[in-house]
Order: sequence, then C-alpha cells, then structure tokens
Amino acid sequence: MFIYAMFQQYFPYELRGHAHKYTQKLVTYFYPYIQITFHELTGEKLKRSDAYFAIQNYLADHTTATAKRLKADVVKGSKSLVLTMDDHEQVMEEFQGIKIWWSSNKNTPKRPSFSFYPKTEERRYRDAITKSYIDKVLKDGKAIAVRNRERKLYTNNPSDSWYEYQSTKWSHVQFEHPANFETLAMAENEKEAIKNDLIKFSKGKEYYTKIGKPWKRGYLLYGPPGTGKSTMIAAMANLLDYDIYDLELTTVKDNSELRKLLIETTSKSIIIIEDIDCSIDLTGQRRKEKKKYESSQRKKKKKAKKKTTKKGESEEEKEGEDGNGDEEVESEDETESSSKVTLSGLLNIIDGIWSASGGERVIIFTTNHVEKLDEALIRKGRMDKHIELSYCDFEGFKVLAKNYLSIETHPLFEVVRGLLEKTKVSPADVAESLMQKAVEEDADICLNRLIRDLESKSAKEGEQSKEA
Ligand SMILES: Nc1ncnc2c1ncn2[C@@H]1O[C@H](COP(=O)(O)OP(=O)(O)OP(=O)(O)O)[C@@H](O)[C@H]1O
Ligand SMILES: [Mg+2]
Repeated sequence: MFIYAMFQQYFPYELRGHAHKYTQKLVTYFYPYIQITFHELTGEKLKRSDAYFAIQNYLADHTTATAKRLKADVVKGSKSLVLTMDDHEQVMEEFQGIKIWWSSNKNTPKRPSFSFYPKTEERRYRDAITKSYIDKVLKDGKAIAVRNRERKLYTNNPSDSWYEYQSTKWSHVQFEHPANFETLAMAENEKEAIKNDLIKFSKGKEYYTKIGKPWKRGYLLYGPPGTGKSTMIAAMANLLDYDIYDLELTTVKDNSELRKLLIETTSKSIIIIEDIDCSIDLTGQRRKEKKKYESSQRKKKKKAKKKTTKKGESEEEKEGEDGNGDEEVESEDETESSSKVTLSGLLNIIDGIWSASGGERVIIFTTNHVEKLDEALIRKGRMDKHIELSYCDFEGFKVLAKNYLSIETHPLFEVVRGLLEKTKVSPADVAESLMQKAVEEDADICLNRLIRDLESKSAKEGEQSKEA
C-alpha cells in the first residue's frame, strides 16, 4: 500500500483551467507532473513508515470533506475511526497556488516517480512542494496523530501471572479519566498558573535545547488525603495529551531495574510516584546504622550474660544462642528481599536519564507529608514547582457545587462559607456530601446534608481540641 502526491511541474496559465476539468485524465496521461510516492512499509524489515502514517492522518483530517469514496480504518492505538480515501480515490489541495493531487493505491504506478526539470520557474515549484509542502504535511500529520492517539496508563505492578515472560515490566490499559482543570476545586489563579506552566513546558522544545537542559519538568504535589492530588495529575495528562506511567517504587527490585523502567518510558508522558515518603526509605542509611548498632548491643549483652553463668554451657543456653542467631539471619534476609532502590539512586536516575532519551517528560511526586521529605529530593531544579493542595475553602466549594449540583448561587451558600472557615475538610469529603444519592434529591437536600456533615465535623474538632 502506498500514497502518492502529484503536482504540476509547470503549466502555462491558459492551460490550467483546462487541466482542472480533465484532472483524472491528465493525471494519468499527461507528463508534466511530478509524483512523489510514500510507501507504507519501508526498510529491509518492512517497518511501517512514519511518513506514511503522518500523511494518512493529514489526509484523513484535511480531505475527507472532499473525497467522495472513503474508507473507514480502525488504526491501532487510535481512539477514533480514521476515515481515509479509498483506493484510487483522488483528493486535490492547493498550496501556494500549486495544485496537488493525493491518491492511494495498492500497485506501484508505472509512471516514473520523479522527473527533473531544471528551469528556474519549475524549480521554484518543485522546491515549494518538496520542501515546504511535504514538511507541512508531515508536521501536521504527526500532530493529528498525537491528538487522535489513544492514551495509556502504564503500571509496573506485577499482578499478572504472565508478567515474568514479558520483555517489559510495564503493562498498560487505556487511560480514560474525565478529570480536567475546570472541575478541579482550587483557587482560580493557581489553576491558571499551573495550566500556563504546563503549556509553556510542552511548547518549550527550542527553549530547553537553547539552555542545554533535558526537556523535563518536575512537580511536587503535597497535601492531606482527598485534596485532589491524583485528580490533578489526571487533569494534567488530559490537558497535555500525555500518557501516564504510574511507578510503584516498592515493587522495583533495585536501582538498575528502576533505570530500565524509566528508560522504557516514551516521550510525551507523565511519570508519577505517589506517596513518595512511603515508597522509598528516605532514611535508609540511618536505619541500617541503627540496626547494626542494636545487633552489636545484643551481642554484647549476651556475652556479659554468659560470663555471669556457669562455665560449662547448659543445653538451655545453647538453644537460646542458636535461636538468637537465627533471628539475626532472618532480619538480615528481610532487608535484602525488600526494595533496594535508594534515594541517591532515584535522584541520579532522574537527573541523568533524560539527557539520553530526550523527549518531553513530566515527573510528579505526591505526598501527604511534605515535611518528611529529604531536602535533596525536592530542591529546585529537581522538582521545579511545588503545589500545595489544601482543605476545601469557599472558592473550591463553589466549583464543586457547580460540578455536582449545577448551581452557582444559593441562599445556603453563606452558611457553608461560615462553616468552611472554621472546619478542615477535604474536597473529597465535601464532594461526597454533595453527591446526589438519588434522583429525587435536589440542591437543597444535598446542601443541607453538607451543612449537617460540616457541623458534626466542626463539633468533633472542637471536642478534640478541648481534650488536648
Ligand atoms: N480539588 C478537588 N477538586 C475536585 N474534586 C476533588 C478534589 N479533591 C478531591 N476531589 C474528589 O475526591 C476524590 C479523591 O481525590 P484524590 O484521589 O485526587 O485525592 P488525593 O489528594 O490524591 O488523596 P490521597 O492523598 O489519599 O491520594 C476524587 O475522586 C475527586 O472526585
Ligand atoms: Mg492520590
């Protein structure tokens, strides 16, 4: 299968109108056309050609309105049906005053695929096509393919039994999360700032090349449970049209496996490590030291005990010693079998890896306890932006009320405002109270339920602070 583009080399003006009338015939019999052919499969191994794919997408997007016979294709990895022209169908496009006919065909045409006319005027035509036009088609086609592609959520969780036989440790499902920034409860100006930051990043290829930095950006999302960290990540992926790699660090064996996993990630993706404080032993070194110290203390004690008892070892003591010995071996085994990914390993890989693989990647860490994190992990340059997601305030509540109840004002809003000012409640909890539990529940019922929930929460908090 191949697609070919044909265009006029040079035509005296009077002939052009004429030519248009008899397009079909002319294309077939008239020589002053240049034809460029793009084959579907290229190379020795007959890989699918990127150019072919890009052109297919471009044509599907630009020309389906004019082509009469269309063919519906389910293109692998694309979320919608792609309509392309049927075999032998031709579509025409004009570029800088030059007419171009596109056609796809199963058989290689007998016409020569390139003719050469060195006259200046003709050169201008040819350059316009081979340089500007084809470039534009390929670029647009790629962008359209990105827009149409089905996005994926990758995980490295070894839950499938066939997992070990796979060459890659990532497995994926289609990523379809409805989250977006509009429905996210958060201060409007902060949302705008984050959105702008992301868009600037995604368009910043030249900028990153210029400053000599790998094209990546790191975000740290922190805040209490249920404040929208995971939701925001999904919204980010939807905004940028990126894939998501959900990296479960606790199942990664060691640093080299981590490196391999990260090298395998594709461009245009968000790599997330949720609850970073729980998934990596941030104090690994110190804990080991402590263990060594404790075990040496135990040994010392034992020796001292031996000295105080009789010289000849009794059966009991022997057993006890063996038992202790076993215990130590066991605890050492335990530390060895758990993940050996170290903080410094993670940092090195994050810093180094991208320069090798290029392409745009966003890394996101989330945590409920920002204060626990090692300074090295979150310093500027590694995590470029720290975003705090916090308890629900009135502004956030209004977004949720609009999402869940489709209302922008209500007499009860003022009561809610008062309660939110004195209670710490997560957007997840507010959302839960606001959600319609039955069809007959209207805004009044939902808001009253929220007020009740907030009041009881505030009363509980009051009691707790009294006790303390
Ligand atoms: N800021 C928010 N805006 C809109 N909905 C929210 C927000 N925060 C939470 N929610 C709702 O609450 C649910 C849980 O939120 P989410 O999973 O994003 O919280 P989280 O911050 O990731 O919590 P955790 O720290 O426990 O992982 C979401 O499905 C969403 O419906
Ligand atoms: Mg979460």
